[in-house]
Amino acid sequence: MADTVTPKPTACLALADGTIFYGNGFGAYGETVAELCFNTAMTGYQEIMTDPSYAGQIVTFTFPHIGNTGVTPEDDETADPVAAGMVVKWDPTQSSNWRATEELKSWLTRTGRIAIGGIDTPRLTRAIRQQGAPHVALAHDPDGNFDIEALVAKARDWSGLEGLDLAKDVTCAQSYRWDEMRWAWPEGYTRQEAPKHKVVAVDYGAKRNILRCLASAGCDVTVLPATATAAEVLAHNPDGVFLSNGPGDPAATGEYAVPMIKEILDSSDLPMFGICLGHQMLALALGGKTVKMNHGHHGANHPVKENATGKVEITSMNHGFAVDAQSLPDGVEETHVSLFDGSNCGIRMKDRPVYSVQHHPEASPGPQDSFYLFERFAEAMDARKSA
Ligand SMILES: NC(=O)CC[C@H](N)C(=O)O
Repeated sequence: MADTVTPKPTACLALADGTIFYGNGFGAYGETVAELCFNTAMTGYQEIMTDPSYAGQIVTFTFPHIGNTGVTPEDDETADPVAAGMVVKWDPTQSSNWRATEELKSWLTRTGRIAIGGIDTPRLTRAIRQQGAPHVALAHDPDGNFDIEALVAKARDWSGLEGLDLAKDVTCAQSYRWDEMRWAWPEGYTRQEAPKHKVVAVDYGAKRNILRCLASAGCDVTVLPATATAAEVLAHNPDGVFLSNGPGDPAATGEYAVPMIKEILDSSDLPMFGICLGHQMLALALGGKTVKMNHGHHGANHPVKENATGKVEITSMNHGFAVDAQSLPDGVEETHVSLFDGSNCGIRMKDRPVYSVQHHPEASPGPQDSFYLFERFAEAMDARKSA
């Protein structure tokens, strides 16, 4: 039998502890350094890669069928992929999806993102769970030439996400209006007709589907950059303020975001709703603290219990920091907890319609159990207007 020639690996994942994974590169050539996480969702690799919250991270997909639905601009959570790279078990297959307009590999190449296939993702996921989210360097070279020592050193020398403010890097350059609602068969995306509530959404890395959910809940949405001042927010005379998801360390936004939130809380009685990074920054503004998790929660099947009702919702999660529930001051209560590890998933002020959640009620990808939180925001604005 002819000798089987094993093709030379064209990609390499180097962990800061010196562990090396070789695989088949795809997407852009080059190298990148980031924190490595894993996401267990079985769908939505495009929504995940384009979620601005993943800036500074490389995503390991535990589900092996990646690429099978191609990509379509309809599923972008922002203009292009923001995650630094992708790690998968099987090389992407030819897509089979009537909505696809491009193959995954060509999309990653065109948008400058590096990916590695043929990886033992169960082993890598166990390492992330046991040792914590590692700093890694990922390289893709057509000839398979790698300076392993240099890659390990780059991973080792990277300063990491703690203390890193990435929200200002992914926010919008200027304000804009949003009126597109959630996707529905057969008309797809449609525009809202008669919105009832004027909402200012502060963009710390907002996912488009969050804006669609606000629009579907009857909000007339104006999006402002992350560095907007309280005066700029209030100048829109909103009925409510929304704090978006986003990348990086919530405590690192202390220069602008947390003081702005505090000022709005101190100078108005407006309903306020935050998601993920917005949740963490609201907790900080109320006097709580945030902590870095061992490997975070990234997936689409996370059970969360709402304490007031005892109801369990299956949720989409993407976070590596969390609110320390023990640090919440009087007047602020924990509303939701993770049934995986008891970590905080929601808070509210006891005397005002100000609340936030750690999970992602907009799904994209994942379940839509938590859409009620957008409706609750609209009801709070209704109640304030009729009071
Ligand atoms: N999705 C998000 O908003 C993430 C929030 C924050 N960057 C974290 O990792 O916890």
